[in-house]
Amino acid sequence: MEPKEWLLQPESEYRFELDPGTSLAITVVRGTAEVFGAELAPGRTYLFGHECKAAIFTWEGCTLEVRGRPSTEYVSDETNMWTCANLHVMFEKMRIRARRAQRGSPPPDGRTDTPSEPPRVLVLGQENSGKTSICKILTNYAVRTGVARSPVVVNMDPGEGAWTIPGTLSACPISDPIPTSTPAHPFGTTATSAPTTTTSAALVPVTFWFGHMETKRNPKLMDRLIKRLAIGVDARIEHDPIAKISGVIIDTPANFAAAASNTGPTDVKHPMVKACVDEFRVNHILVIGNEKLYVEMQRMFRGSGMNVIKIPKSGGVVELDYAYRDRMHNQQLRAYMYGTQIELPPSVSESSLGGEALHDLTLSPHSTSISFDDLKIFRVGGTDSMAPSSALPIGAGRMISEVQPMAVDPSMPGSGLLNAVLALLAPAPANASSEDVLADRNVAGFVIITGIDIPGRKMTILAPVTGSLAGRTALVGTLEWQDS
Ligand SMILES: Nc1ncnc2c1ncn2[C@@H]1O[C@H](COP(=O)(O)OP(=O)(O)OP(=O)(O)O)[C@@H](O)[C@H]1O
Repeated sequence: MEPKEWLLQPESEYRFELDPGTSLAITVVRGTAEVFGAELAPGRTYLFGHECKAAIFTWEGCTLEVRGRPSTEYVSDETNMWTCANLHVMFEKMRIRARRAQRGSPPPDGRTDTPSEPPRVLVLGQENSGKTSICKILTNYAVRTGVARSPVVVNMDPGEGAWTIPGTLSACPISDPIPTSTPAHPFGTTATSAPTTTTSAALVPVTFWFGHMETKRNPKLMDRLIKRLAIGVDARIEHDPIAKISGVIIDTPANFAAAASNTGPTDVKHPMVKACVDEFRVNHILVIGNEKLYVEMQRMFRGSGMNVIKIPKSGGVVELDYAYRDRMHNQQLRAYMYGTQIELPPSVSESSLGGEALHDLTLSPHSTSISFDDLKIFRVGGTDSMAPSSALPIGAGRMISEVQPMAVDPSMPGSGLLNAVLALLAPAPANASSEDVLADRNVAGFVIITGIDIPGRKMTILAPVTGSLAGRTALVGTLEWQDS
C-alpha cells in the first residue's frame, strides 16, 4: 500500500480515528509537528494502535507520510492550540517566579507584591470534552521548555488507567514528553516487569486503590483518597526542587463537573472539586466548554484568589461510547499483564521503523497457586459500597463505614473473588496508627485471581512478576479480568 501524503498548513492538525485491529504509521517528512504537545522527530516513524484517536498538529506547517487505514481522517485548522500555548506561557511565568523565589532571587519584573506560587491547575469538563488531552498538552509544553521542568500530573479519574490500571488514583512527576500511541497507556508507560531499557522506568507513580471505575460508587472513599494523594504528592516533591516549582496538573472525571443536585450552595454541589482545590492548593481552574460550570466555579471561588478560566472544547475531541471505554479498560489491564503489541500496518516493515518505534513490548506474567492463608484480602466499604448511597432503601443507613476495610474470605461461595483484580498494598509504614484504613496505603502492584479451589483452600493468581505473596495484604473492588 502506497503511503498517503498530507500537506498541513501552519496551525492546522491532521486528525485520525482507528478501528479495532487497525494501526497507523506516521512520519514527518518535512517541517515540524507534535502529538498532544509532544514533538515528533522528523524522519522517524511513529505507530498508533488500539483504536487510538488523536491529532498531529503543526505550528509551522509540515508534510506527513501516513501508512495504514484510519476509519476517519481529515485536516482541520480550527484547533484550541493557541489557548493551550497562552496558558502554557502564563504557567511558565509562574514557574519562573517560583524558581526565583526558591533561590532567593528577586522576581523577574521586580514586583514583590505578586505571589510566587507554581501553577496548580484543576481541569474540569464534561465527558469527552478533552480534559486528558489538555492535561497532556500542558505537561508536554512544560517539559519541552528547554529548562528543567517536572510537573506532577495527577489522575483523579478512576475510570482512566493513567500509568497503571483503571480503578486507581495516581500522581507522577513528569520530566519527559508523554507519548501518544495507544489508549492503553493514556499518560505513557511505566515499567511493570518490562525491561527498564524499553519503558520509561523513571515514571514511578504514587498510586492508591479506589477499586471502582466510577467515583459515585464510594464518594467518601474518593474524598479520603484525594487527601491521601495530596499528602503523597507533597511527600514526593518535598526533596525535588524542580517538581516543586513546576506545579501540579489535575485531570478529573466528568462527574466532577456534574452537580450532585441542582439545588443548594455551589460548594455542596461540587464537593470533590472543593476537596481537590483545598488539598492541592489549586490556584487555576480550567473549565472546558461549559458556560454554566464556569459561572458556578467563579461564584464558588469568588474572593479566594482563584483564577477560573474558560477554554473552548476542541472540535477534534471524539465522543467515546461505553463499549469503547469497556474495551479500553480491558486493554489497559491486558497491557499491565502482557505488555502492548501494536501490529504494523501493511507495507510497514520492522526495518523501516529503524528500530526506534516500540511496537512489541511483550511481558510474561506468571500464574501461581497460593494458599488461602497466604494473602489477606479486604474490600473497602464492604459489598454495599458497590451500590451508590442513593440506591439504598429510604431511611436505610449503611451497615459499615464506606472507608472501613472488611476481610473477604475466599472460601465463602459468592465471595466475588474469581476473576477479581486485586491491588497489592505496600507494607504498612512503621508509624501507622490503628485508625489507618488500608486504602491509605500505596499500591505496590496488581494481581488477578484466575481460579479458586475451595476444598483445596487454594487460588490461582496471575501476577506480572514472580515472587511470594505470603503475608501480603490486598484490596479488591469491582474490577474484573475478562480474558479474551
Ligand atoms: N484534536 C483532537 N483530534 C482528534 N482526537 C482528539 C483530539 N482531542 C482529543 N481527541 C481524542 O478524543 C478522545 C477524548 O478526549 P479526552 O480523553 O481528552 O477527553 P476527556 O474529557 O478527558 O474524556 P473523559 O470523558 O474520559 O474524561 C480521546 O480519544 C482523545 O485522544
